Amino acid sequence: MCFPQIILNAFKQQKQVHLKSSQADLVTETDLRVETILKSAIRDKYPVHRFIGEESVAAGECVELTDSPTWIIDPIDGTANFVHRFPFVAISIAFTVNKQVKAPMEFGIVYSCVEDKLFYAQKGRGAFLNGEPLNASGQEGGITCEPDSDDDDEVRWQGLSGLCCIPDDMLCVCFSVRALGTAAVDMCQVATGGADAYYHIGMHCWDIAASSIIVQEAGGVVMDTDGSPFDMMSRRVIAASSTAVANRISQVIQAFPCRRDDEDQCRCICGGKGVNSV
Ligand SMILES: O=P(O)(O)OC(CO)CO
Ligand SMILES: [Mg+2]
Ligand SMILES: [Mg+2]
Repeated sequence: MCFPQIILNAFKQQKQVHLKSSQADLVTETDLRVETILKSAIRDKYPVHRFIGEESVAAGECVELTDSPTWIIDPIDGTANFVHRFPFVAISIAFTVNKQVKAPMEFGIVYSCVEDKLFYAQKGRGAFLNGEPLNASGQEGGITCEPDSDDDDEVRWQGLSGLCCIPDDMLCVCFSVRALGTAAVDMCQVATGGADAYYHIGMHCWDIAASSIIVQEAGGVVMDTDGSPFDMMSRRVIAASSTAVANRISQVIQAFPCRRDDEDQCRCICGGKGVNSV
C-alpha cells in the first residue's frame, strides 16, 4: 500500500495518540509508519543520503544539516487534524544539498492527502499544483497562520486566548485570517494566490522546508520574521505574495525568543506526556 493511502485509511479510524512536548504536539502510529516507509524507500535508492525527519528527531536523532544530500520529512503535517478528522493533513518532503540553510531547497513536495492535491516545486523550474502552474498573488489581504501550534503550552494559550492571533498593527496588511492546521498547506495557499501571506514563530524545519521553495517558485517570498533572509532552522518564517507584503509583516510582527532547530541538539522527547485514544 502506498503511504498516502495509509494516511487516508487511518484517517477515519480510532487512533492511539501520544503527546510529545505539548497538548498540540501529537504523534500516532501512522506518523511513525509513514516516516519509516519513506526513509526506507529513499535509503534503498540513495544509501548515503541523510535525513531530518520529525519523528526520528522526536525519538532522539540530531537535527544536523551537512553538505550531504538531505531529505527533510514531515510524515503528517497536521497530526492534530488527523487525530480529530479535520480534513487537512499533508506529507511534506524537501530535498537540499550543500547545507543550503538560506537558499531554496532543490525541490519540495507537499501532498494534501484528503484534498488529493500535490504541490511541488523544483529550483528554477516553477511551482505546480496537480500539474498546473502556481502563481502567488502579489497582493496583501488574506493571511494564514496557526495560533495554537507551539511546543510550549503557554505560547499556545497566548495565541488562542488572544482570539485572533493577528496583532493590531497587522490589520493594515490583513483583511482575513485562515488557519488550516498544517503549516505546509497554509504556506502552499500563498503559492496558489488563495492567501497572501503566512507567518509563524515556532514551526520546525520539517513543517516549512518543502513549502518554502513552493512559495518561492510560485513568485512569492520567504523571509525570517525579523526581515533577514529565510533560514529554515530559525523556526521563524514569513511567506508572502511579494517582498513588500513580507516587509510590512516583518515590521509589525511581535517577536519572542525561539530555540533554533539545529541548536543544542539532539532533542529527544522520549516517553512523551501521555497517551489517548481518539
Ligand atoms: O502536525 P505537525 O507535523 O506537528 O505540524 C503542525 C505544527 O505544529 C502543523 O503544521
Ligand atoms: Mg508538521
Ligand atoms: Mg508532523
